[in-house]
Amino acid sequence: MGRQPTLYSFADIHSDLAPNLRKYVLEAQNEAFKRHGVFRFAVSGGSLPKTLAKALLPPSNGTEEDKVDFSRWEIFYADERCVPLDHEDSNHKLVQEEWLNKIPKDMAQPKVYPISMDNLHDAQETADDYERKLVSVFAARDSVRVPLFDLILLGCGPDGHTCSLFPDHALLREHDAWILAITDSPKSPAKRITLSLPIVVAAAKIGFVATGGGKKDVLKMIFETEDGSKLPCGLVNEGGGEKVSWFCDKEATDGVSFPRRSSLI
Ligand SMILES: O=C1O[C@H](COP(=O)(O)O)[C@@H](O)[C@H](O)[C@H]1O
Repeated sequence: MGRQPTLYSFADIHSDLAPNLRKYVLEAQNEAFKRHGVFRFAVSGGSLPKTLAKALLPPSNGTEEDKVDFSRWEIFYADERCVPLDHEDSNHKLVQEEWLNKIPKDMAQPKVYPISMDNLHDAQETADDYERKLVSVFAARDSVRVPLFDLILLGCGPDGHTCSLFPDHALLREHDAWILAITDSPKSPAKRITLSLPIVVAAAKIGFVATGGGKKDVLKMIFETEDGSKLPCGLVNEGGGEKVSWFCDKEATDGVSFPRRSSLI
């Protein structure tokens, strides 16, 4: 079958998954630099930022391919919770604490576009405001009709949600808006902002990071069942096809019979 995602299963996060994730992200960076000189990257919250930091904070091995050039990175959020940006539930706060604040100060820093929470109580206005931000950043450069991220890194909740797109939610059928507001999230907090599914699957590359035994049942469902293919993560697999790569550890893929790979390196 064509258009299949790639499922990687690594023995260990620190010494195996993280260096492979680094290679994947830097390949996406280098391809993006060749395409248009900048790297537009959308990041999620949850368990991902910690693993991403393990991948990207170690020093370069000195080769051209392994060079991280943050001066040309533009970082966006795949989703955010409607809380102040310094609240403990904020994805931006998490990404800052786990990763961004640890980038050595003598290195060039990336340009970060948090989802502004100035209008905290109006989730729709907050979503519209971020969409306007994306229009100004992306359309100004490319005159594109949709923002084409070079890479989006996603998490996978134990219920199969990704970004703040939840199973069976009406927002999964939204095809026009780039950025959506959800006010009835089944996972707290109820008010959240998220990329829409069409924007996620339009990205040049889409990577999932799912680790730990708590993810194995949902991974089995996503990769092996019809119902799983309708979960938000399954819909990203279906829409993104071969552009999608899953970075998992052996605990998360335990019992999954979908063909697995163990290295990009
Ligand atoms: O609520 C969220 O959960 C998902 C999945 O998180 P994980 O801890 O199970 O990896 C995350 O990707 C998303 O950004 C976050 O808002």
